[in-house]
Amino acid sequence: MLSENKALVRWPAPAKLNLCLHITGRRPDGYHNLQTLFQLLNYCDYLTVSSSESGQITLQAPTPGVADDDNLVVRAARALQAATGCALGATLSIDKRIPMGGGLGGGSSNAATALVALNYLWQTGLSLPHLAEIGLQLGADVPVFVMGQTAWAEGVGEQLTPVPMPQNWYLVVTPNCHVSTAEIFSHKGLTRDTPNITVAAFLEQGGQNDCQALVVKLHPQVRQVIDWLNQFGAAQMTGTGASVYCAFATAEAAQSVLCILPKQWQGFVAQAVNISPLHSLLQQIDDTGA
Ligand SMILES: C[C@](O)(CO)[C@H](O)COP(=O)(O)OP(=O)(O)OC[C@H]1O[C@@H](n2ccc(N)nc2=O)[C@H](O)[C@@H]1O
Ligand SMILES: Nc1ncnc2c1ncn2[C@@H]1O[C@H](COP(=O)(O)OP(=O)(O)OP(=O)(O)O)[C@@H](O)[C@H]1O
Repeated sequence: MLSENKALVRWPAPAKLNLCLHITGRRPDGYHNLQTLFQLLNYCDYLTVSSSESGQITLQAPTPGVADDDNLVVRAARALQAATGCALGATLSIDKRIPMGGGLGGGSSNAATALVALNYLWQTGLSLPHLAEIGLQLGADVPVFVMGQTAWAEGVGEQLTPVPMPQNWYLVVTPNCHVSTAEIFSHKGLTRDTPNITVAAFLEQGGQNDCQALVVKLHPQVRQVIDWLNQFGAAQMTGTGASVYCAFATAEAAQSVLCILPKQWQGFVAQAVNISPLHSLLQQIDDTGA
């Protein structure tokens, strides 16, 4: 099926939540060492990708606010060409559903899906760890999406240990404000000295988001979302914000809160998954021998 209709395949690029985000130090290159639990969700952007003989990388429609040459899927495709010497080109399109700049990893996930899909379509044969290494040059969040499992992460997010987590339902709410990841990480008010913990300690006690206290000071809207969601459970920010999430035991419970979400915010309900929808698709392709 896939071999006949490769151009029609919708390659999923899932969102992630950081179930904790501990900043444990600053490296000489300015990046921060962290400990985080990357929880993958079944809420996705979708890419269509087709291979071409031209060698050109073309985006069918621009992502709002992003120049095509800066688009992470274009950069991912060029990085794969450079790493493999592949002379083939590609035409890509992105069906965007994940709020941008929300700490949900949409851009990084798009890049990871482009790497995985093109590695398949171009038959460049790189392993997932090799693709993750290429992805790390594009962003600290790309490797987890390439590897495709909910995981405990250390380093800048590239040292991954898969950890199966309960398949909770999450309501994710994004206020109408933009938080710059670079601005938060370079701010003097950021807590950067949280002691390292073990995965076992996290699983027992949970953890906090070290960026949250700073972000709510700089962006009162994020505080408003947290206060509102706290009525229904323990709300926490993901990444450097601005999105905030709250766990629910059932889809119905999460959905009923989404129904009364104040109109100035956007939200979606998603289920936690331990295997990325992208990798479930790859498995399906392997199983059918397409
Ligand atoms: C905060 C997280 O979302 C947690 O999942 C990620 O670590 C951010 O990952 P990302 O968006 O892929 O970040 P990148 O595009 O690599 O970096 C954006 C900017 O954030 C800062 N940055 C990012 C990650 C990190 N571990 N330390 C940093 O100091 C750097 O100044 C960098 O210029
Ligand atoms: N395909 C893409 N999709 C979304 N953003 C992109 C894309 N390509 C480049 N970008 C740029 O990357 C920035 C970060 O996008 P993204 O949606 O990944 O943010 P984020 O969810 O806050 O990331 P993180 O969780 O890694 O902090 C955007 O503001 C945009 O300028």
